[in-house]
Amino acid sequence: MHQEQAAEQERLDTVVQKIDQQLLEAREAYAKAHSETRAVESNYIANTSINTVEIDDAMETNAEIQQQRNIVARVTETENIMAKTVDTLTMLRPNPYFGRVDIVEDNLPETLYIGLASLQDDQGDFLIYDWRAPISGVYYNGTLGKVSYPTPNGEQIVDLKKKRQFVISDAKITNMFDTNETVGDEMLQFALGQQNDEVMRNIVATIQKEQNQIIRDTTSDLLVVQGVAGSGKTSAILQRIAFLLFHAREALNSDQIVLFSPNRLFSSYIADVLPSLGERNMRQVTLAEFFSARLQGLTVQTLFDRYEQEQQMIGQASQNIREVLESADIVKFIQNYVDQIRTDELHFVDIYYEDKVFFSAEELANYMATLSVNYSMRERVDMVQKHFLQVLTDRIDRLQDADWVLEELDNLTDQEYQELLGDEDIEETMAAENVDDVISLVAKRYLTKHWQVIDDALYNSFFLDIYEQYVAFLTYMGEQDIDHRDWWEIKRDRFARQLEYHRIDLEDAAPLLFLRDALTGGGTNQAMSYVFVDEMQDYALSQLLYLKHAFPRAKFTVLGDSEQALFRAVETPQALLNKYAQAFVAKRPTLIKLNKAYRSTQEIMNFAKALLPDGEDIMTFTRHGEKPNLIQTTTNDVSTVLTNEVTRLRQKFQTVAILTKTATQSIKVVDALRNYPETVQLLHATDRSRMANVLVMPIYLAKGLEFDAVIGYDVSQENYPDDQATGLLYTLASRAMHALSLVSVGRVSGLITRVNDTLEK
Ligand SMILES: Nc1ncnc2c1ncn2[C@@H]1O[C@H](COP(=O)(O)OP(=O)(O)OP(=O)(O)O)[C@@H](O)[C@H]1O
Repeated sequence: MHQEQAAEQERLDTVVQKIDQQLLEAREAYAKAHSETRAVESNYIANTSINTVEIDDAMETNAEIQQQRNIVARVTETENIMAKTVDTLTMLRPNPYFGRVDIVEDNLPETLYIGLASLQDDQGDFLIYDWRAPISGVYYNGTLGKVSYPTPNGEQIVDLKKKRQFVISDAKITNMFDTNETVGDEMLQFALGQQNDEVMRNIVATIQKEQNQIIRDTTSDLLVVQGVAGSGKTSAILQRIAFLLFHAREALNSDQIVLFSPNRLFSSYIADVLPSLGERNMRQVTLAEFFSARLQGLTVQTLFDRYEQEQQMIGQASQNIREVLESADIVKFIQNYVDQIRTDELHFVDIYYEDKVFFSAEELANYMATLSVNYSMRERVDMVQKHFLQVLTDRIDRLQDADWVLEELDNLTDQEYQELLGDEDIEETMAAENVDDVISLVAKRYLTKHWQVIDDALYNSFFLDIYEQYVAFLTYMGEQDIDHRDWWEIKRDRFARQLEYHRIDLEDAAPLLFLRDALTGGGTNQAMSYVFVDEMQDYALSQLLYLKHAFPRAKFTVLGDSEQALFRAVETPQALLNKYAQAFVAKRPTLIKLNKAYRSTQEIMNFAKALLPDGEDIMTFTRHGEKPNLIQTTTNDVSTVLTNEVTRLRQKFQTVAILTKTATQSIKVVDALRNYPETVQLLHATDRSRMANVLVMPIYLAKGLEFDAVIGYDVSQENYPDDQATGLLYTLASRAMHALSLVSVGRVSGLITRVNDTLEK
């Protein structure tokens, strides 16, 4: 192997030389393109400052500006391409590839090297294949022998003779292994044994077979991934996004992909993965942010707020009503409601312009009353919208020569005037017989711009008072459900009260938006191609269905772990899967289960598994560490115990996180650690990054994250009294990569004592 390593190093040196040479050329080309862009741009700026007072001058300037803009766009594109090439080569240089496969295809032997991006020599031969290329699939999927990979003409079979993995650092091979497995264990041991970074790393060198299935799926319209804690779900979807971007370069860009993530901390935790693969990040949003954006001006309760507010207990009535509002049936209930609303039951609001009523609710309602009830409610709302848009256009036409408008035009700066004239209408302006026509045109544009807000309000059907309508809907639900009428009334009153503070409960967001969209026909984004939902177990079915409705053309990848349910009771994976497949009415649904946990040591996972009713199904990657450490203490001693435990763990590990059940307990822990010498960072739901090595946060904020060592704070019977808390404890334990300690103030929770044998004696 020694000689072989020398030979491989020699080959690597040649590749690195090639990279250096291409890098030199690319940098030169980039510098040239860059200075060309600057020259064109400064020329463009000089030209746009031409006198624009006289109409004729303005027209000439417009034609030139357009031409200049095109030139700027072209040179900028060349510059961007060169910049990307420089970036890719720079990324490849220290670590050009991580894998090699020797294959025999149609009797021809071939050796391929696989890395983060493709590299070709001057003859066009591939020195490195991109890990996402079809042929690279054999590296991830096949054991030695006959394997296949997709080609435009169907599956191609090849004979896989050798599979080799490299650990390369700074262009030197530090280790290499030949393996028959998908991706050998040595490499994975090496990757998983490392200490935690603040940000997630890409896993392309060691993607496992089942993960590869998720990454390379291009056919499913609904891909549901149920994966145990630490099985690489998040990793797999990020590599999947990189894969999709590579394969649909022309048709797909990162703006057409959105990831619903659990919180902002998580967003920044994963933010480096795609850039490390040479790709731009997709959009990221939390569910509450998405809903708040759609309900302008309102704050939608987050899951965390709800959880904190309900620590005391939630009443049975509220619980039952919530179940209805969050069920798939809500879509049907809303449609039934909309189908039976009478004209006079529709709630309108005034449309204002600068503090004055522009269109009154009354005039909108009056117009509505003239429309035949043979049209559906949706059609009539549409007709109201069209009618008032026309009224607005007529008003603009009528007023374009009004004195006050001309006066306001006189007060415009040259630049504002120029902007109104625009540059796409040069011909139209030139054809104008006299200056008056040009002024009328500018006046019309001025008014249109002025009243754009009215246009937008009409366009978005803001003339409907959807909040009042939702109140009416809740009343209607009470009438349908006579036995629980008082429950619905409580809900209705709470909604109205919350609204006064511009807040709504999370459970109302999806039904409210469904109601609005049912009345207006809006709310859909046709441009989104892929929607990813991480931590699916935290979403109610009505919320997932709303996402489906909002992104009708998107393919969905929904992933999570039914057993990490912090906010609901644990459901069996199968039940969850069946529910989604049915509700999404998917044409090509695929379910993938990931049962192997990679994050934590076997000792930590043995404890975590034992907590679950069917935990024995979870397989663990064999990597050893200490058994979890349980410490029982008292209120008086807890400060010393925590300080000592953090000190002990910090001697061995980079990051130590103390995870609590609630935000209030986190504050207590920070106080208890006041004598600990290092910085202790308390994290909140609004935080975007972690700075310290010792972190304190409630478990729900640690969703999706991982730490070298975790201390579970207060695993007492009082804090974790019953089976409802299983999901919490399981999530807590599975955040730890190398070490786990549990601190109980008073009697230890029965959930833990019953799995005593998995703990350190
Ligand atoms: N194939 C792999 N190669 C190397 N590391 C991997 C691989 N798969 C997973 N890991 C590592 O395991 C850890 C867990 O992965 P990830 O966070 O993607 O799992 P998850 O299923 O989303 O976890 P959870 O549901 O618990 O949040 C990460 O550190 C990740 O880098």
